[in-house]
Parts: sequence; structure tokens; C-alpha cells
Amino acid sequence: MSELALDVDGLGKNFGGLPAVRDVVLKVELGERHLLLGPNGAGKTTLFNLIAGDIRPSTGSIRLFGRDVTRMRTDQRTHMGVARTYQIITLFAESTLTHNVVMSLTGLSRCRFDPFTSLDRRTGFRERAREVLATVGLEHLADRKVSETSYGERRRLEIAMAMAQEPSLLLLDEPLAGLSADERGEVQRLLESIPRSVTIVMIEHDMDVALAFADRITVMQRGAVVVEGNRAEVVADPKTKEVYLGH
Ligand SMILES: Nc1ncnc2c1ncn2[C@@H]1O[C@H](COP(=O)(O)OP(=O)(O)OP(=O)(O)O)[C@@H](O)[C@H]1O
Repeated sequence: MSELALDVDGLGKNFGGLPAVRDVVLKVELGERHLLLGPNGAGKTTLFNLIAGDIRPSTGSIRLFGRDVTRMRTDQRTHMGVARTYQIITLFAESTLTHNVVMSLTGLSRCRFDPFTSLDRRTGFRERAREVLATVGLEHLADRKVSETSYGERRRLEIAMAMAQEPSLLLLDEPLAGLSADERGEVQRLLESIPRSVTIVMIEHDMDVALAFADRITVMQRGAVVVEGNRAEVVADPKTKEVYLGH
């Protein structure tokens, strides 16, 4: 069997006795594009939080690149190559695009940012930030404030910031949500340009916009996996229709 990027087994998470994720099995091969589909409250974001290490599971295990990380901290998993974007954009709106990327490169949160870091070091980061922005076609907006950019540009910036960490596993939480058709096209092209050395798991709400992207798809409902397979299998499965018609 080929090595898995992600191997989730029997994973469960309860909040106050209520299951948000139930007995989830998720196997993602190296380089795969895996889509997590499901209606509101299906448990998709909770599953991401478990994989990233932001919350601890109630049951089950998580392996990343063959290594058991179930009890590993988020920063250790980041070190192993896990990067993610969030459903709600988490950029610093009043800072420039360059500054946002620099923050991501230095791995510092706002509260830990050290204004006394040497100028040389910061200049190095700024140069690297420009390169990162160029990879997503945003270098012309490098000095603009995030608050002055479009929603689609912010999505691309978020993906660029995650890619700046040179991840092996990229977790994207609804990167296409709320975008116009044009913006969606731009983000889709950006995602297609990511090399296969990066494994991608993407959450999406709307199955029509995301299907083309996926090698394999997992459909969740009420915390559990209801369908898993390739595109054709998932589309043909009556349970998929049930989840979406019932929604
Ligand atoms: N921190 C928390 N405390 C209590 N309940 C939570 C918490 N996080 C999530 N839940 C509950 O877990 C369930 C799954 O939520 P989750 O956000 O994972 O679903 P989702 O599939 O990502 O939905 P959406 O598409 O709306 O983001 C929901 O019933 C939610 O209310």
C-alpha cells in the first residue's frame, strides 16, 4: 500500500455530550485532492480542527505521513507540514498584503510580534513576501491594505500565506465560498497550479463548484461519513442525493 498523507481512523469528537464528529475514517494519499462535502453542521470544520490539532479527539487516531499525531500539538503538526486556511478570513485588515505575508513567514501571531526584530531580517522576509505574492498574481497590490482589496484577492492572499509555509498537507476551508463566478475561476486556477507534492483536503459546501477539483470525495452528514469514493461513485450514490435533497 502506498504511504498515506493523512490517515484518520475511528475519529470522534463530542461537545458537551453531543457528537460533532462520529467514527470518521478518512484516508488521503500523497498528492491527492480530497474534497469534504456536507451541509451545515455536518462536522467538516470540527474534523479540520482535529486534524490541525486545535482540539483533541474524544476517540480515534490521526496519522500524518505515517506518524501518529493524535496527541501532538498544533505547532508540532505545523512543523510536519500542515497548513490551513479558514472559513472566515483571518487576515489583518488594516495591514498591507506584504505585512500579512511577512507575519505568516515569521510564524508569529499578532501578540507575539516583536517590533525589535532586526531590520535586515525583516527586509529578507519582505523580499520573500513579494515573491509569494507574485505566485498568486498579487504583487501589484503588495503595499495596499487588505481592507482595500476584493474578497477574491483576500482568498488568494490566504492561500498564498498558507503556501508560504511550504506545506505538505494543505487544509482549505471553503476557499470558494462567497466569491463571484470570476473570482471563483481565479481561485480554482490558483488551486490547480499547486504542485502535487502538496496534498490538499478542501471543504466545500456547494458540490457543483468543487467537484471538478477532486480525486476523491467524502460526504459527511451529522458528524459521520455517509459516502466516500471517486467523483463518479459519489455522484451516482443515492445517499449523496439524499444528503443534498434533504438539505
Ligand atoms: N466548540 C464547539 N462547541 C460546541 N459545539 C460545537 C463546537 N464546534 C462545533 N460544534 C458543533 O458541532 C457540529 C458540527 O459543526 P461544524 O462547524 O464542524 O460543521 P460544518 O460541517 O463545518 O458546518 P459549516 O458548513 O456550517 O461550517 C455543529 O452542531 C456545531 O454546532
